[in-house]
Amino acid sequence: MATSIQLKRRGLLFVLSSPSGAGKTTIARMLLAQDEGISLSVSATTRPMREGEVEGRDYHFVTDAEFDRMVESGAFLEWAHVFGRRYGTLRNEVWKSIENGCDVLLDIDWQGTQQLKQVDPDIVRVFILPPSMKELERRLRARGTDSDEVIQSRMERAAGEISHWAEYDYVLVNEDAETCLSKVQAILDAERLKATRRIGLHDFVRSLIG
Ligand SMILES: Nc1nc2c(ncn2[C@@H]2O[C@H](COP(=O)(O)OP(=O)(O)O)[C@@H](O)[C@H]2O)c(=O)[nH]1
Ligand SMILES: Nc1ncnc2c1ncn2[C@@H]1O[C@H](COP(=O)(O)OP(=O)(O)O)[C@@H](O)[C@H]1O
Repeated sequence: MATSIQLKRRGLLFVLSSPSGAGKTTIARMLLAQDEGISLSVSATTRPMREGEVEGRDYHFVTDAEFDRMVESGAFLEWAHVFGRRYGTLRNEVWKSIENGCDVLLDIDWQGTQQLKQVDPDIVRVFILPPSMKELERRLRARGTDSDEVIQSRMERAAGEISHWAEYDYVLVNEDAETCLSKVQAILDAERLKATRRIGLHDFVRSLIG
């Protein structure tokens, strides 16, 4: 009885950001595979699908006109221009998870993180850094999904992205993916235990000490 009271809590919004290529998608997938209590908020984007990506799993791939309509109808919790394309967090994706009692993982950039912080000040923000800029470029090339031109533009944008590191609650260096993942999991586990998120804790304590 007491345990079920202590386990109840509000679902939390868990944001992962990084410069492109630092490994946030890799870490996010590993986290989703090992932690049943969190699900991914699948964003909508106007960027073309990459090889290996799946509609509805990685993104909802939409046209510019569709994106315009979604903006007008208030479908987005936040949206931003990134690399000349538009990306947005769908309100329904987030509420669907929260209603199911699940935490929500958001793979969004610093612009989206700033907007989301205005909507829900309780979000948890994690920034992932690469071990070096040389390794960042190596990873972008090794991924093999982007042309030289796109890689160049991602590298040019990386310093700008990284300059927002201090707006995050936690900053990790993704040197070894498993090590980085275990730190991300530790942050998530600790945030879940925060007293302010534990609905029913008040009543439980009152039942203990009156
Ligand atoms: N603001 C915002 N940024 C997003 C959203 N979805 C993805 N992004 C960001 O857009 C950037 C580009 O994503 P993507 O094209 O998948 O390339 P990646 O950086 O190599 O994973 C990344 O920084 C993502 O975090 C979203 O819904 N909102
Ligand atoms: N810790 C790591 N060490 C080496 N390579 C990594 C590491 N994390 C990710 N990668 C690789 O780097 C590339 C970019 O990772 P990805 O997760 O797509 O980055 P992002 O989502 O931040 O753009 C991928 O090929 C991925 O397999």
